[in-house]
Amino acid sequence: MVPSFATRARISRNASFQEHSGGWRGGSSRSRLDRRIRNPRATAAYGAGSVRCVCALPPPGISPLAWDAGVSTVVGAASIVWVKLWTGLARRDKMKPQVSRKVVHTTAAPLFMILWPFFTNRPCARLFAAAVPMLQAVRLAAAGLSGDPENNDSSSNELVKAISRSGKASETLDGPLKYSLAIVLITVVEWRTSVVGLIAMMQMAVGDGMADLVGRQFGKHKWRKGGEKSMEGSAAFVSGSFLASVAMIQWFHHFGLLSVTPTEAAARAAAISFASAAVELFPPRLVGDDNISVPVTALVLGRLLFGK
Ligand SMILES: Nc1ccn([C@@H]2O[C@H](COP(=O)(O)OP(=O)(O)OP(=O)(O)O)[C@@H](O)[C@H]2O)c(=O)n1
Ligand SMILES: C/C(=C\CO)CCC[C@H](C)CCC[C@H](C)CCCC(C)C
Repeated sequence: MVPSFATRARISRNASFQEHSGGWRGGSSRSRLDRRIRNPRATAAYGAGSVRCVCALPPPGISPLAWDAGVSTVVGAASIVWVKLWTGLARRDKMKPQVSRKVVHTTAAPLFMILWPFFTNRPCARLFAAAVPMLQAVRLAAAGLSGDPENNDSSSNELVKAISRSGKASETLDGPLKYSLAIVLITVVEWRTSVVGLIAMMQMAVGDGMADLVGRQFGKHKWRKGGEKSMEGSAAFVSGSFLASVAMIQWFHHFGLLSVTPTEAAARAAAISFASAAVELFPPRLVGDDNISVPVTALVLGRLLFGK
């Protein structure tokens, strides 16, 4: 019998996997757990050295391919609705475009990652997931190439006005497009069982987003005389990205996708948040766009600290 989603989550909570050996640390409960997850679909392995996942199977009668395609369609639709919700507020002058832009920046990646456990265990499920930010990247590219809002009436205008800093269409080809493509890459390369990918995504989205949202509003103590970036902004970067990382680790651990617990990862996640916040202070002419420099810093440091 295929266990229900809730049962599967319970199994994975009880089960403590050893990420590197692929073995169990379940002690006396081992044989019971083994019996309960004997269903081959529930124990699809990712290969040597990875965690075995016992979550997000398609219900009986639905093929894994159809399930992944369905989840991808629902998440893709949700991503369009989410972006439209915030760009709509900016269009109706209910919110400044710079705020709606950073709210989307802060929330899109974490919301997307929260939905990852609902894909199947098949390795190619990551491609169905990556199709969602890819779709957004295509929308942004189309909006960026469609010309400035005052010169045309295309439906991309709302996106351009709310997502670009200056209202210039070409700007969606910069930060927003890089942000979406960084998510595509992390999704494909670091899919689900990588604590490092998860932390890197939280630095880029929540850290950088919170620094802007809080720094603009409350940033009184600037790092440099006459500079823009503030200590309040950096504090928001570190605390926001750290808390989001720990919460996300707990979420993936709950589904049996990560063996490491939030407590075990906390010190290393904090170190990555501090380093990423420091890199965010450098001007783009030195380190490039922060949608690239921040996640790359987090990935490199994460590899060193977590060892994989
Ligand atoms: N550590 C930080 C980072 C940002 N800010 C505030 O947020 C604003 C925008 O920050 P910046 O990272 O330069 O954002 P943008 O370049 O506009 O956007 P993006 O990072 O998406 O390119 C700054 O002017 C500043 O008021 C801050 O106070 N402290
Ligand atoms: C303004 C942005 C960056 C500038 O630094 C962010 C642009 C975000 C994209 C328009 C949308 C990205 C979509 C997500 C990857 C998927 C979200 C899914 C979810 C269910 C909301």
